Amino acid sequence: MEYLKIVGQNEISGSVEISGAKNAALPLIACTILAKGEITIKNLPNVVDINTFLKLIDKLGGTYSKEERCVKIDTSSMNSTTATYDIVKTMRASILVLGPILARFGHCEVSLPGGCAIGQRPVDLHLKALEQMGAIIEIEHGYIKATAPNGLKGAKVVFDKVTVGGTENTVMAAALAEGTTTIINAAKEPEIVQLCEVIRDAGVKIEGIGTSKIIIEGTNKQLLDIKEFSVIPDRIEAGTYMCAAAIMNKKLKIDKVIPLHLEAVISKLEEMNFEVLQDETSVTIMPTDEIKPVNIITTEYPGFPTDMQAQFMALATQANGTSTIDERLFENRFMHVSELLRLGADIHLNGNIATINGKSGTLNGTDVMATDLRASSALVLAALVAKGETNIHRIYHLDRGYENLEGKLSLIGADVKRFTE
Ligand SMILES: CC(=O)N[C@H]1[C@@H](OP(=O)(O)OP(=O)(O)OC[C@H]2O[C@@H](n3ccc(=O)[nH]c3=O)[C@H](O)[C@@H]2O)O[C@H](CO)[C@@H](O)[C@@H]1O
Ligand SMILES: C=C(OP(=O)(O)O)C(=O)O
Repeated sequence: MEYLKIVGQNEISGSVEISGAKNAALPLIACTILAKGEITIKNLPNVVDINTFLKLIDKLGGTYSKEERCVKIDTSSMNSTTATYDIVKTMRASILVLGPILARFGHCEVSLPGGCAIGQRPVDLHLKALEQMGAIIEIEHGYIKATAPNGLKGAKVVFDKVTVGGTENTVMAAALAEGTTTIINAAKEPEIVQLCEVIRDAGVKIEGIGTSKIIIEGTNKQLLDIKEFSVIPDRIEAGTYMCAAAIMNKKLKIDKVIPLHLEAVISKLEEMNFEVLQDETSVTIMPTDEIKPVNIITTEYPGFPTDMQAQFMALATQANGTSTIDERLFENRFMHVSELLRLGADIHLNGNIATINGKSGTLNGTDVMATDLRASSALVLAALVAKGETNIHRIYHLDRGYENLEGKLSLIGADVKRFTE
């Protein structure tokens, strides 16, 4: 297994370029199932989850050819409607093929995505929405078996909870359904906006993009003519490098981003006393004379993202005072706490609230274990500022969602190397 060795307290400076967003690219690849011809997707992040999703497309009978950051996908030869356990177990986002396959073929079988390190993560809301659109769904032998013998019909779908994946599955299913679907309490994440825009640009009438009420007029199984597009920048990767600058208290430019997508993160960094300079496509973090503590509540976009919570916890260990983080989305997203404690952090957990007593210079390098994607990046950040050497094990989590992490960090001056144990 591979691990990262980071020698802490190296100066960092310069700028880092952000890749395409994993969480935008995954539903966008799923939406190629709705299309009739070859689609070119540009600015594709080079991360393991994307390769896994492409493998799934291949297993379903579609074809793809991938160059460095660009993929051409053609699902016209798709001849399977089953997403099997071997792929779904490695990536929960595989559930995103359910809506499009069901809408196109009238039936679909997807292995139930299992529990994962950040919480239970049920898919009941995805299933309920599809049932409201006429699907008959049964769970058998660990598989979701969905059929819609007479095709999916437009419906009013009211989500009990805001769900990113649930909204994406419903939008894709609605695009090929017969009639109009209205989604109430839809998620508003930029990744959903891009998915809706790509489908709209293929001729589907969609209103309310980026709002909590999305109205989609389905094509009644007419496949879409999806045009070439480029994946939006990864706001979570950007936020992670912004935290790298902040934890090292150094100036760093984060380039190729959409600052509007980073507002909640920028605002929390400002509360922590950092100046954040912005232009159209970059943000620059400036050093501060005192890192102030902060109180964070994770919530849906445009609020503070749960996917940035772990990184801010690492940063809060260096603040001058006590910070709190209230995790409201996932019941078990504090696995990084025990590992940060191993590095010397002073953190107390009470239910879904973490209290972090910060003080600069308190972390010391040691061996730690990555437990999920963002927990891993929090450990990387902590290791950058810790005294001495930190070995981060199980970095396959990191590789799911960070393109060339050690390369990008090395370019800005960090001492990060990958080894095999
Ligand atoms: C690939 C991708 O884009 N992943 C992101 C997506 O995950 P994902 O789409 O899985 O997250 P959701 O927005 O669906 O989950 C939000 C909350 O709703 C609950 N829920 C969800 C669906 C459901 O059927 N029933 C239910 O109870 C979840 O357990 C969670 O508590 O949004 C999360 C919240 O911003 C991010 O952390 C993930 O990085
Ligand atoms: C939790 C994440 O991803 P996923 O939903 O694919 O597990 C993430 O990107 O932080």
